[in-house]
Amino acid sequence: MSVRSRRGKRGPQDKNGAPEKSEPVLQKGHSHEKDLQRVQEVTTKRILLRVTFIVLTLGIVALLSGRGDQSGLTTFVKQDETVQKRILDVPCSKDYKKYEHFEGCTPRRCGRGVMDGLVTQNEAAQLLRIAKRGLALGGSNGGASILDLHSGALSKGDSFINLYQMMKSNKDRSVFSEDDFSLYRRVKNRIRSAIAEEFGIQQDRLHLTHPTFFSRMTTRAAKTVHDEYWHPHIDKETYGSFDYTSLLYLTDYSRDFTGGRFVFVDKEANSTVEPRTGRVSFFTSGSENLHFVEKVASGTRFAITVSFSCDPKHAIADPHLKS
Ligand SMILES: O=C(O)CCC(=O)C(=O)O
Ligand SMILES: [Fe+2]
Repeated sequence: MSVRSRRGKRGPQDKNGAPEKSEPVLQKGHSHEKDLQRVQEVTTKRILLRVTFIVLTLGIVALLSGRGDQSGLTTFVKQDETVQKRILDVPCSKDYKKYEHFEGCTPRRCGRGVMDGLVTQNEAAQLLRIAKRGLALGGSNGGASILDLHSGALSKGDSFINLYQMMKSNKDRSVFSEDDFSLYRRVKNRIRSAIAEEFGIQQDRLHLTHPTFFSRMTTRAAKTVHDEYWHPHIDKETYGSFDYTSLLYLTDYSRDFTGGRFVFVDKEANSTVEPRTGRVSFFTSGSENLHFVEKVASGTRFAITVSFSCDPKHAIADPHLKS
């Protein structure tokens, strides 16, 4: 609105018809220029006030939404870096007190680690072929499918089938070879040694446990709770037997899929591990390592969850060719 148009308009009046004080008006005895100057000053002040208010409001909104992002995420390991070993010690949660203690195995030191050199690119590529071959025989209707080489559990539709039973009734033994199983065992043993060394425990007291499985995650909408991998969870509570969790990634974040980063939920700032082919991520399974996987936004993500227990009752045998 121009100064001129404001001048031409009468402001609010008191009961005598005199203008109220707050409105800039022409006063008798003032020169025309002075009146004009005053009206300009008041108008400028008002505009400045309004601009200041708008800027402050936008600033607060930006600050609040920005804080959400920042406290939201830091990166523990990026996809495009190669780490020989990155370890972060985290104080063990008090939960361990409520579980049975297994000397030489139950975590006394807790934390997380990532190693890129433990599994070769060739080994990861062969494991990916095994995962694809097995999962091709089933597959969830929703976005998450699993294949457990130990039990034979395989996602199919809205539930699971047993791949080994299916192979038996089809008299089909060609899906996996003894080489596949021996590679799986070798890689599992290497991961177990690395965990034992990092946490200062005895590897023969660390037992492979159920469930240990290949996973395939896609952008498909969830059809059952088994498809909802993005909820924050504590492995020790979700799976019961876990004391140490490890993950072996078979595809690359940002190349094979987007979204799908692994996220540790921490007080200060959440922290991500970006999947990279052959990358092993491991951590103690208590509430010091609350975590989730982001929803996959594009592409397909493959990984293996290899889990270990200190409790011999929860030990499972290595997978082998079923006869
Ligand atoms: O695949 C991952 O990165 C994590 C999966 C996971 O949290 C789990 O299997 O419990
Ligand atoms: Fe988990």
